[in-house]
Amino acid sequence: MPERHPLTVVHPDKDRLREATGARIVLALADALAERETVHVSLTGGSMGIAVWEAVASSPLAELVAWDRVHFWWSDERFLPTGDGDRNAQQAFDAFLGGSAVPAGNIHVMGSSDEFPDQHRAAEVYAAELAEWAEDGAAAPRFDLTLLGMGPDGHMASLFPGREEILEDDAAALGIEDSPKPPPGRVTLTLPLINGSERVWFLVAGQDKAPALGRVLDVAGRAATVEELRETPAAGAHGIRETLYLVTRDAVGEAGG
Ligand SMILES: O=C1O[C@H](COP(=O)(O)O)[C@@H](O)[C@H](O)[C@H]1O
Repeated sequence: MPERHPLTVVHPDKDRLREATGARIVLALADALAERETVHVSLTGGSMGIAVWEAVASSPLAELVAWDRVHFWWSDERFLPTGDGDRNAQQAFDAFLGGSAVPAGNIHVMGSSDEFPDQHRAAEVYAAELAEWAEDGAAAPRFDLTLLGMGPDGHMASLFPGREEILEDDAAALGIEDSPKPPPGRVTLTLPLINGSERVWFLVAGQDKAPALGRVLDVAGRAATVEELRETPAAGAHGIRETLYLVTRDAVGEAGG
C-alpha cells in the first residue's frame, strides 16, 4: 500500500478558505491540463463545496483553465427533481457551471427523481456512465481532483456513520435510503471509487465539525479500521497522490473561523 502523506492547511475563517481554495482549484486544474488532454473533477455539495466554485467564478485566474477539457462529476446527489434548489448539481450550476465555458456534454450529473423510478436505478445508470469514461477496464475515469465536504457526524458524500454503505467494495455508485440528513433519498459514489482519485481535498469549516475532524485527522496517515469507518466514514477517504484537509481554525478546535 502506498504511503499516505496527508496535509492539513488551516485558514483563519470561511472567507479565506473559500478564496484560497478557489485559487488552489484553478491552479491544480491548469497543472493537470498541462499533463493530459482531458481532466476529471468530482464535486461535492454542502456549504464550502459550493462556495469554492463561487470563488472560481470570480477569480481572474480562471482564464488559465481550458474549461472545455474539464469534465465534472459528483461524489453524491440528493434524489430530488431536476432543477430543485437542494440538488448539489443545481447549486454548482448556479455558483459556477451555468456561467462557465464548460460544454454541457462535460457535465455528468447524477439522476433526478423525475427521470428515474428510484435512487437505486439512478445509481446504476451513473455507474454505467462512469464506466463509459473509464480507461483500461476500470470502473470510472481517473479523477484528477475530488472535493469532499464532511458533516458534523463525520459523513462524506452520502456515506453516513453507523451504516454499511461505507464498506461497499463492489459497486461504483449506490442508492441511499433513509439518509439521516434530508432528503432521505440520495445517490453516492462508494469509497473505493473516491479513493481512486489522484487528489482528495476535504473542505471543512465550523466549530461543530471539530470532534469529527479530530477523529479523521487521527487516522489520516494510515488505513482506517472497519470500526473507525463505521463511526466516521470521512476517515476512509484519501487520494493516490495527495490528501489535503483544507479547514478553518474553528474546525480544528482553535478560536476563530
Ligand atoms: O448533504 C451533504 O452534506 C455534506 C456536507 O455538507 P456541509 O454543508 O456540512 O459542508 C456534503 O459534502 C454532501 O455533498 C451533501 O450532499
